[in-house]
Amino acid sequence: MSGRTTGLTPPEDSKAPVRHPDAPAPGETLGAHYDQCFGCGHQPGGLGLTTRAGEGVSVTAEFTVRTGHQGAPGLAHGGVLAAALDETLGSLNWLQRVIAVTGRLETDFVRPVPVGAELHLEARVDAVHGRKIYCSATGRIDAPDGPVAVRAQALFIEVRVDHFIENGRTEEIDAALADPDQVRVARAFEVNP
Ligand SMILES: CCCCCCCCCCCC(=O)SCCNC(=O)CCNC(=O)[C@H](O)C(C)(C)COP(=O)(O)OP(=O)(O)OC[C@H]1O[C@@H](n2cnc3c(N)ncnc32)[C@H](O)[C@@H]1OP(=O)(O)O
Repeated sequence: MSGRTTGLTPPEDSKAPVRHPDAPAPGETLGAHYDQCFGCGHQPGGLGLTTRAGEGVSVTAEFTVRTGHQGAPGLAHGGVLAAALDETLGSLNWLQRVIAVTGRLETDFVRPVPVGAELHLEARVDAVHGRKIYCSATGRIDAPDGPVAVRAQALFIEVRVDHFIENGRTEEIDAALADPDQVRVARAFEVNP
């Protein structure tokens, strides 16, 4: 162990999250932040998650569990469900115009999710403490008020855009930066426009 705290409870002197004035309006679809993203991109094996801005610093998202998402026969793989939660939580950063990556993701698997089910996700930022963004998410089966299947609490850590440029593979970084659609470039790295 590194000795760092693994607590997901925001410190007492945390601040409330701030929605960026230019954040998409509630109900607006966020679209894919990066076409090659496993969560929200347009890849045959991906989740194809569709995310919409909610009120405050919150989002909703849906994805349909397909045959390629199975763990046990006929049931979604837990890692796929965790990825859906991670992606939904990650999209909260666009509403704050902050660049952040998942530091910790804790997931409760409450009930199995069958193939063919539509998972309805809801995520919000609960508090911010310096670079640390505390957030939580819930996934329900087949309807926004359906039975809870998964819950997550997460800690995202704010980073500089250099995090991706220094750590990502040059091929994909260069291609993303060369995109003439500057909003898409900004979103690929969740950069302040
Ligand atoms: C690819 C995306 C594309 C584009 C962006 C959008 C993509 C959305 C996709 C979904 C999101 C993802 O999957 S993102 C991909 C998955 N995640 C990653 O690849 C991140 C890999 N990890 C790292 O790069 C690093 O560990 C960081 C950046 C998270 C932290 O490193 P650092 O910048 O050096 O900061 P460090 O000093 O260690 O930590 C800062 C503070 O946070 C705390 N802290 C750090 N990690 C933890 C932790 N696990 N649990 C508790 N606390 C922690 C420290 O104690 C410290 O608290 P204190 O001392 O200040 O109190």
